[in-house]
Amino acid sequence: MGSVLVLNSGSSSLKYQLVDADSEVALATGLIDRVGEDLSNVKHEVGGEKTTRQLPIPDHAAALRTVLALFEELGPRLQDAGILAVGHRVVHGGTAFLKATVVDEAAEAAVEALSPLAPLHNPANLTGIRVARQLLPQVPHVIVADTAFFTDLPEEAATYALEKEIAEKYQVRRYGAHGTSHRFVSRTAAAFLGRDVEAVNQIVLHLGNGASASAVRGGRAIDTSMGLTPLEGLVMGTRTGDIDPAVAFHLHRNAGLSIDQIDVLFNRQSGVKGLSGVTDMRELHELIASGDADAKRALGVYLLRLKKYVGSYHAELGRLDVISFTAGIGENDDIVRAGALAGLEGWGIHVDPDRNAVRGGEPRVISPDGAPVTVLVVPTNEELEITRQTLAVI
Ligand SMILES: Nc1ncnc2c1ncn2[C@@H]1O[C@H](COP(=O)(O)OP(=O)(O)O)[C@@H](O)[C@H]1O
Ligand SMILES: CC(=O)OP(=O)(O)O
Ligand SMILES: [Mg+2]
Repeated sequence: MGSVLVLNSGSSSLKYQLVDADSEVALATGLIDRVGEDLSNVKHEVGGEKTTRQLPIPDHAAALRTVLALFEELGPRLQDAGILAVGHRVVHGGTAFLKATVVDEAAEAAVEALSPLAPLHNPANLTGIRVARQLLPQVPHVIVADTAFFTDLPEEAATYALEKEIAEKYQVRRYGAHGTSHRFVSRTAAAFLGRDVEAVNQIVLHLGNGASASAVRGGRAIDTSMGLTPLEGLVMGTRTGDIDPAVAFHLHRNAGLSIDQIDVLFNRQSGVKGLSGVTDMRELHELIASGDADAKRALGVYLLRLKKYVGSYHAELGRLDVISFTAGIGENDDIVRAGALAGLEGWGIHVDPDRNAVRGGEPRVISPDGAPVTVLVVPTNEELEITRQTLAVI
């Protein structure tokens, strides 16, 4: 029938997949990680052939040019794959993209208008949309927003205790992010366990460079840690996560920092990087192994925040059946998985060290048999979820 090309710009990466519409098999996949650092890994896999190179990729526009150069090379093979549509991840969809939406000029303008609410993402998402529309003008382009899964959050979870008129006028509420992943992982977890998603209460921990937690009851999100923007919640690669908002007033008044400088400080210079000097969890573990005290403290702060969210979502859900770890850190880092849940055994939450040490790309159980809460590692596949939603709308 044909295929869907999906572009997913993360804060530290650009991922793409060309997915066969019938079989859902990825015909081509690629990942450019560590965007903005000295050297990025550029990995492509096309028809089983893998290539990996290390190149300096200063920003998302450069990442996209690298992918497009490959597409030019692949030209004839891309034609064979018969691209039916291009699916675009957009992180902040605000109230404009409550479900998958075909791109037109107004949609592009809406993505741009929402950029201040996802400064590390929407500008890159928009670049992707513009460049891809030029390259593939004949097919529909579809936006799937991270925020869409959280459109129906219960009012109490979506509402900040902020003066009502101001909040309404400026649409200040919890929008969440990573929703495409939370939706995919919660459904995949239920299917993997052979259970109906309607019957399961879950916590999903999406731990990548950006990180978020969600509480999902019967397939519906009832709370999530990201807020008006993807800054709130867990400690992230470069973001503070939860912080007393008065820190901003204090720094503005006493350190003379402007609002824009504080925005950059909270979004790009804080989190694991701000505490330790490195952004990547692998490097943080290396520093800890070398005896670095700041790195050790950074991991402690990261894990405590995670545990707080697990506890509060457990309380919100009442009964907890499943906890799933996903994304770059959640899928690969057994130290973080064990550390986040350590001490919660009294609540029926256990991690089996041998199972936790197993690596691999498939969903797997890491709790012991018979444990009251099933702990899983579930590889996310935002690109497949975007493919499904794109095909549904075209
Ligand atoms: N083997 C690994 N062990 C620990 N952390 C890893 C590993 N591989 C990747 N990561 C972490 O995953 C992060 C990237 O996750 P990913 O979900 O791809 O990020 P994003 O989509 O936010 O750009 C890296 O910054 C790194 O910290
Ligand atoms: C919303 C967000 O933080 O996304 P990512 O983790 O892909 O940067
Ligand atoms: Mg991501």
